[in-house]
Amino acid sequence: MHKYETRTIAPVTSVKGEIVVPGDKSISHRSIMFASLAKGESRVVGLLRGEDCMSTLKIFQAMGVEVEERGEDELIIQGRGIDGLLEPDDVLDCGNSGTTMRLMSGILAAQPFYSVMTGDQYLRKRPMGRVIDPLREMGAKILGRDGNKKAPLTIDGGGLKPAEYHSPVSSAQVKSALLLAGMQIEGTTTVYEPHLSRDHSERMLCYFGAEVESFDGGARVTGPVVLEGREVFVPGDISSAAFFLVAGLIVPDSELLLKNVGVNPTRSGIIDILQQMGGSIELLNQRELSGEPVADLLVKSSQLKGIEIGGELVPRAIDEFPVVSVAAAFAEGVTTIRDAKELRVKETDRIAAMCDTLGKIGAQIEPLEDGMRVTGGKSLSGGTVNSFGDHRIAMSMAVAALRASGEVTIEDTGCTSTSFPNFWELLENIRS
Ligand SMILES: O=C(O)C1=C[C@@H](OP(=O)(O)O)[C@@H](O)[C@H](O)C1
Ligand SMILES: C=C(OP(=O)(O)O)C(=O)O
Repeated sequence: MHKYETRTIAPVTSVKGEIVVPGDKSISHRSIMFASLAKGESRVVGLLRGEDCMSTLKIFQAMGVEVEERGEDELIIQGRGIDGLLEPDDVLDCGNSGTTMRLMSGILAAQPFYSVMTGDQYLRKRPMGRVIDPLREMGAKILGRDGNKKAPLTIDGGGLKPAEYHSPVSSAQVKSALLLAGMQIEGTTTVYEPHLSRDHSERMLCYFGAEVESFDGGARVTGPVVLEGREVFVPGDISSAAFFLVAGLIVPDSELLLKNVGVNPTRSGIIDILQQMGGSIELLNQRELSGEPVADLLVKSSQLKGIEIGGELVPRAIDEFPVVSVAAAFAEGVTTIRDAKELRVKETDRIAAMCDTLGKIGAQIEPLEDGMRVTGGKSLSGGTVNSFGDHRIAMSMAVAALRASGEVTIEDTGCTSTSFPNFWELLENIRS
């Protein structure tokens, strides 16, 4: 459970400098999971030490995986192989992390032992039926509270058969859960999704030596796979970089260089959205790191304009809509976000949360059933807002505060350690 803190952010005249954002959260989770399930030693460099990834790490340690922590962001993991995990002797705590709970459901459903997972007050409200239902179709003995819809979850692992599943949502957590169950058993498991969600599991499983096929409408694995220990370099998190991209665009006379950011096309929707809005963002020094594309991002202040966002762009920027709504508040004209109902089942209802918080300091923002409509150009005032305990709401409001006319006090900011432990320090460093 994060600490309760309150922070006050004063407006700035410009932001400048070079920033290295912490490691990608999705890739960090997967590096811990796959290194633990691999045979032999793995080295993970650039790991995000956010609370969500620490929840994943503690879960594998509770199943007998030995981990040596080297410095701030490096781990040496002694993998136990797919059939080497031990039955945990206590409840596994996923904290605030949906990724941990949903991906672990797939892993644990195929393990020949009993396990129980829970999480914090926010995670226990989030929908787990989306992984429980298809895993049960595969034969999993998995139960959850509220008619098998919510955590805590109990899993009596083993006895699975492969599946072909058409997911109604474009969710990498659902897709990954089924691939991680399917890869442990004999046969082929295929997951189809409406639009392609992030493909980090597919890429990293291939990097660890498995054969996983990724295609436009989903992914496929034939098990059982054998994973071999590897060296993984985790790129910077584009979802964390997004706050500084928007800060660099909306604050006048600004220029920021964000080094070493993951730009996987299934994650880079935020760059497309901000460029379509007229934002100046250049991708420099493009390269590949452990199977993932990476670049340095140069962002300069720009006059933004409102646009319409929906369809395949939505899963490619799913965690960035709180900060997109901030960019939209400083754009000329109207920005409409549609097809984004998923925002209602994140750590908070992010549509309601942004309408409340941004609206409180003067933005013209209205909720839609599946998104929001923001009319830009209204000047923002100082005031007091609440993050609702959601890291991305807290950081989005800190970015908005940089361009408000007075100080903005944000209540409940400790939650930022979920995904971005040094956010406030980096925000302080770019003020000028
Ligand atoms: O697989 C992942 O690492 C994630 C997938 C997304 O969730 P959904 O799969 O629910 O869309 C995203 O919102 C989350 O922050 C991380
Ligand atoms: C939704 C998020 O993560 P998770 O689903 O892993 O809790 C997020 O980081 O914005």
